[in-house]
Amino acid sequence: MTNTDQQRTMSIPSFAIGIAGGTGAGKTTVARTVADTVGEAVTRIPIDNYYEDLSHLDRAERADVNYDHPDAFEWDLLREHLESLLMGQPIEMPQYDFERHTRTDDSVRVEPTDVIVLEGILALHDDEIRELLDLRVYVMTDADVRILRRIERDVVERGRELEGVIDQYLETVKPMHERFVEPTKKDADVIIPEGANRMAVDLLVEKVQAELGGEHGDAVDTPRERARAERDELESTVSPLDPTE
Ligand SMILES: Nc1ncnc2c1ncn2[C@@H]1O[C@H](COP(=O)(O)OP(=O)(O)O)[C@@H](O)[C@H]1O
Ligand SMILES: Nc1ccn([C@@H]2O[C@H](COP(=O)(O)O)[C@@H](O)[C@H]2O)c(=O)n1
Repeated sequence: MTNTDQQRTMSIPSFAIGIAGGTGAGKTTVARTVADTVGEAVTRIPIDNYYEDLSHLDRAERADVNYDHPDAFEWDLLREHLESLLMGQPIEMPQYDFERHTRTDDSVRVEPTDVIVLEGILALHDDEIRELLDLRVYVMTDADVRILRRIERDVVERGRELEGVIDQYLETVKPMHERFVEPTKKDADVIIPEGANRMAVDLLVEKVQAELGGEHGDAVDTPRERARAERDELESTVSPLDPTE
């Protein structure tokens, strides 16, 4: 199928899902399972690929960066890419190397699809990005489970020393989680406990399949449009609570 064909037949804007949660919560596993189960209509965008390019710093300086603060990410580029994909345009997605703490020289061309899954610790942090999402998910897993998972992953897959992983966790990962990641839970439509829990993933898959089953292109009453209309209506009728009450 050519890109033009794809743009003509896919639904525009695509259905966008954001999956946030702490490190090791199971975000990637949930997103991957949904994508693998549903198939090629789903594209996964890990926000780790949008860490700022720090190739101008040397390795020791890069290792010292706080990667859990929102300032570590290139939000403008992520917004621009997400908007492009949702509007049926392909992007050149940067690639990230966790061992070297920097972007690689390569990028990957990503074609637009009906469903886009944005996944990362701060997937629900940015106001503008949150507005682009049709479904906001927060994966909630206890901190002790998450740090154990992270130690295993960072040492085995990311070439890190145990002591460094523990120091980083205590100095930046944990405080930034409490300050920036955990508060986004309140913005989620759905909270998934423990990561890739079977029932929750099945429900997500069902939801995505329902979206795909709706009319494409110029449809006027897909489940997504109904959900959006209901949310807009609710937001316009609910007045903010009076803080003095
Ligand atoms: N429900 C679960 N039960 C057991 N292990 C899980 C579960 N969900 C995820 N994991 C495991 O936890 C680890 C971290 O998951 P991952 O999806 O990489 O987390 P994140 O993307 O949030 O950092 C992986 O080894 C994954 O297989
Ligand atoms: N060079 C880097 C960049 C990021 N990290 C850590 O990755 C975590 C986010 O990825 P998850 O898959 O765990 O959600 C984040 O907590 C950063 O601390 C890093 O260690 N090094």
